[in-house]
Amino acid sequence: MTSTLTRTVRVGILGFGTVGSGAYRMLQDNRDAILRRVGVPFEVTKIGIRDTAKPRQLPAEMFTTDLTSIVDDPAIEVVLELIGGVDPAAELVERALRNGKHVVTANKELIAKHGARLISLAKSKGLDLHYEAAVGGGIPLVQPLKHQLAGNDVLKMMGILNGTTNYILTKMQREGADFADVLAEAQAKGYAEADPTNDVDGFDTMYKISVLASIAFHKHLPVEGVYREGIRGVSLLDMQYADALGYTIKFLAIVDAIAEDTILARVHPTLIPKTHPLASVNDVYNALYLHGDFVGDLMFSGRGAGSDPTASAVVGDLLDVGRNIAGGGSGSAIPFDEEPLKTCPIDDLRTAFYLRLVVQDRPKVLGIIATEFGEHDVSLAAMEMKTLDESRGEIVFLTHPCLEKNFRELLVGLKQSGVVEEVCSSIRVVS
Ligand SMILES: NC(=O)C1=CN([C@@H]2O[C@H](COP(=O)(O)OP(=O)(O)OC[C@H]3O[C@@H](n4cnc5c(N)ncnc54)[C@H](OP(=O)(O)O)[C@@H]3O)[C@@H](O)[C@H]2O)C=CC1
Ligand SMILES: N[C@@H](CC=O)C(=O)O
Repeated sequence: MTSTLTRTVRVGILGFGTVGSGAYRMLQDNRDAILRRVGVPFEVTKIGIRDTAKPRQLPAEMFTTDLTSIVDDPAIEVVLELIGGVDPAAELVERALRNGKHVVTANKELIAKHGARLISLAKSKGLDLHYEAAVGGGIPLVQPLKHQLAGNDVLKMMGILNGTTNYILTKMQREGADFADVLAEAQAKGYAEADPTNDVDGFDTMYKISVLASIAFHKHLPVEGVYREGIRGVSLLDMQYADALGYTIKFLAIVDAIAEDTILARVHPTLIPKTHPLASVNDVYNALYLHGDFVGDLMFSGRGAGSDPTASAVVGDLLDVGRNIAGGGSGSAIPFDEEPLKTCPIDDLRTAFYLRLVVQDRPKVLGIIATEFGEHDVSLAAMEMKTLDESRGEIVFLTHPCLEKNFRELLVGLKQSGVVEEVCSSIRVVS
């Protein structure tokens, strides 16, 4: 039964961009339904921003550029941290907690880098620190991993965790769109980070997989333990070759359990078969595929970025805080230890590869290339060739699974072979 709170829970919002304004709008639009369902009246009393010249559709007295005044305000019980980045977010969140306020954040970088410490602080003070919106936008991932799936040994996680890059790759694949144009579109839609290199170069995905793997494997996965490559090297030509071979290119975060407390975590563009469930996750949608020893295969999907879906996750967390305030809840559970997980280097990975080369078009070239493959213990699964001009050809290979280290050495060998003009691209393949 819903317990009704007779007083109003006062909320301060740090940040009024895509997510902050969305959360505010949802609280206003669904105010009556929220009160009916949760029994807690929420009121946003102050909003922290940086630029007072930006037009806002709320009275000017709601806003302040002095964010410390919000986290120090004794009337505010809950702070929504929606500014992003570590500085000044970490200091503000810590100060809010030390001042006895519950915190909800959408900040994956903050949780990936300082989550263990801040969650412990919240727990020690009997406060909530929630961060569902930090990963997967509107998809509930943090709570299911923390609760419903916590009894499983997770053996594998594979996710499309960045809306901006999935939007870019989808538009390139479907429409042959130009990378820079689609990135600008994703920015206009509010999907991209304040600095979109965070999306394109994989930092955002790295933070998110750090958060998810820390919860799934019960120890902190430091971001330094995640191998990372971005999507800048993915070309339309590679997408076309991948398509002809029965694959699509997705930007994946992958974690494999290697042994007790040891994982291999990586973020990079990946060829996946068109029949794989992640292959049909398009546009701004995100998805997490997971295999647990008891639950088996599981996949979550939904909109991974944008104002409305992210607001849904932030407000969901806020309602949880409200329920805890109303019902005298126990505060944050600690979902992972500060002690780091052990991680394997990418060199130890066994994976198949897609490889595109420009080679000299003359006798014995294929033999020389085949010898290099053999010498590095890399075997071929498929090959396509095309003449480029009278002296050069393009060859695309799919390898069988091999050791990453051997494949890297093969690339060096090919470059030194005298017959390879350019190693154009190499992309890992999952089956
Ligand atoms: N956009 C999305 O789809 C999603 C974003 N997130 C996360 O949510 C958080 C917010 O993202 P988003 O809303 O997109 O970001 P925006 O850039 O749209 O908004 C950021 C807001 O924070 C304010 N701000 C930033 N730095 C400061 C500062 N130093 N002092 C005062 N105010 C500041 C900005 O002020 P001003 O308005 O004056 O510029 C702005 O209102 C990030 O952690 C992001 O990773 C999570 C899931 C999805
Ligand atoms: N920039 C991020 C926003 C959500 O986390 C993305 O594109 O996924």
